[in-house]
Amino acid sequence: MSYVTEVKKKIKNNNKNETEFLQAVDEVLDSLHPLIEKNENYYKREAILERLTEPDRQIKFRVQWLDDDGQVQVNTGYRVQFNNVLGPYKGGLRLRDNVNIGIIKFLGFEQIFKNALTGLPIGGAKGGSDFDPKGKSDREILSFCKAFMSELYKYIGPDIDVPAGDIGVGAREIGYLFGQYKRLTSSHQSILTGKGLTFGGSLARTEATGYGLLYLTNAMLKTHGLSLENQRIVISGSGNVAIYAAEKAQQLGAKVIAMSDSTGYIRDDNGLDLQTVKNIKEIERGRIAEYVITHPEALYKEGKDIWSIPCEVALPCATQNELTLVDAKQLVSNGVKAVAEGANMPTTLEATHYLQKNEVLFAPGKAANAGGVAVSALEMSQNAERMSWSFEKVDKALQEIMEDIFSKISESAARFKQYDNYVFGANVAAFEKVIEAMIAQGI
Ligand SMILES: NC(=O)C1=CN([C@@H]2O[C@H](COP(=O)(O)OP(=O)(O)OC[C@H]3O[C@@H](n4cnc5c(N)ncnc54)[C@H](O)[C@@H]3O)[C@@H](O)[C@H]2O)C=CC1
Ligand SMILES: O=C(O)CCC(=O)C(=O)O
Repeated sequence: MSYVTEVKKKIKNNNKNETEFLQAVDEVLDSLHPLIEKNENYYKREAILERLTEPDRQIKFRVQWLDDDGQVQVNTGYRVQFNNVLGPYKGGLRLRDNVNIGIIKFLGFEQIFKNALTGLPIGGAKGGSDFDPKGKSDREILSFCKAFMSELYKYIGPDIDVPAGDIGVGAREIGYLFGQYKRLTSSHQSILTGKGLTFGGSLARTEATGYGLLYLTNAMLKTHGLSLENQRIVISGSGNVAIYAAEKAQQLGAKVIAMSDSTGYIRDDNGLDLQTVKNIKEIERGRIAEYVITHPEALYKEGKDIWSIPCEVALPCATQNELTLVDAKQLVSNGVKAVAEGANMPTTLEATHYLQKNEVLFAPGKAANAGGVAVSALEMSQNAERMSWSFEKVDKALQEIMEDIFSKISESAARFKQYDNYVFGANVAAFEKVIEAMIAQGI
């Protein structure tokens, strides 16, 4: 039995029912096979794969808060500090009813590789809770955030672990979490990123993941003699990543023809009005269906078949496993040229393989959506030097980082003659960096 197969078996056995974590590990280990094979005895003796797939620690805690009716509510909180060989643990917090340890572990595992690709000194972590912010009042969100931070603050610090946002955690929640940390510790430290601009946040962090996705997609298209100009783009989701991906896509001359939320999608082949989407999602916190009230020329459809809409570029920006093999087949038969992941692991393994086999350019999330965490690291730098950089300076750095990530992943793929296999390229480039640091630091 090969070392990779042996480790996969062990991980499956030790992490039963953690479906998403096992999927993320399979994707990485399967793709690293050609590299590991070359020096199998060495990797095995150093137990490299076991050390990479077992988190440094998993923290699980009770979150007790009061709802508007005076009822005590209890949720489970998590922080998985996966690997800090490159720098302090770094990664977002997710608030959603389906959050469990398997989801947080998959996100933390992906984060190690993503953060390595940014070239910045940050390790991998992720956290969150099964608390669902949907339908909660502002006071209930505050109550939950205070309770969550009252436990989490023991485990974080500017040089230890610096959380940020993810699904369900935006500027409002980061503000409430930060306020509680400050109340508990009396110290104004860089323990979270994505902060408000008045208390240490970075310009362009809000836009960073979406803009970064488009910078990388653009670089990938250019390498293949293609451009975003006049291309039809379909984007799933209408949250932070999706909205700013749409904004940059429009700035680069593309036409965003569809966006969605968890209930359905809107479509307008002449191009969507992004300001209306922003008003609905960022201000009113409403449903995407409301778009057609002011835009009757657009269509609203309930359900998840957004990928049946013909387009040249598909950007899944909502959640994990939202683009399945059926969707991939539809996209290919409609002539899609590129798929770039704004979300974490939105494409199933089968769908990824199908797209790659059919010569669709495919950029994996750990490379394509790294812009958010990269600008978070720049926020940490600004906090450390007690400075605020201009929007232009941060945006320029973001663009350079994303173009550099694309060069790294294509060069790594080419080195193993796996030309244009950006999944392989991303895994190898990140793996080599993390392993070198891990070995250098001993056991
Ligand atoms: N916010 C960030 O900086 C980063 C986020 N990501 C990833 O991007 C994805 C989206 O995150 P955010 O935009 O921050 O979250 P968000 O909470 O701002 O937005 C999530 C959006 O997805 C929609 N959604 C959820 N389930 C859906 C489904 N099954 N079908 C269609 N739409 C659905 C929601 O309605 C919402 O519009 C997640 O996978 C997250 O892990 C990745 C890198 C950085
Ligand atoms: O900005 C950060 O630290 C985390 C972003 C994140 O959670 C992600 O890249 O998935």
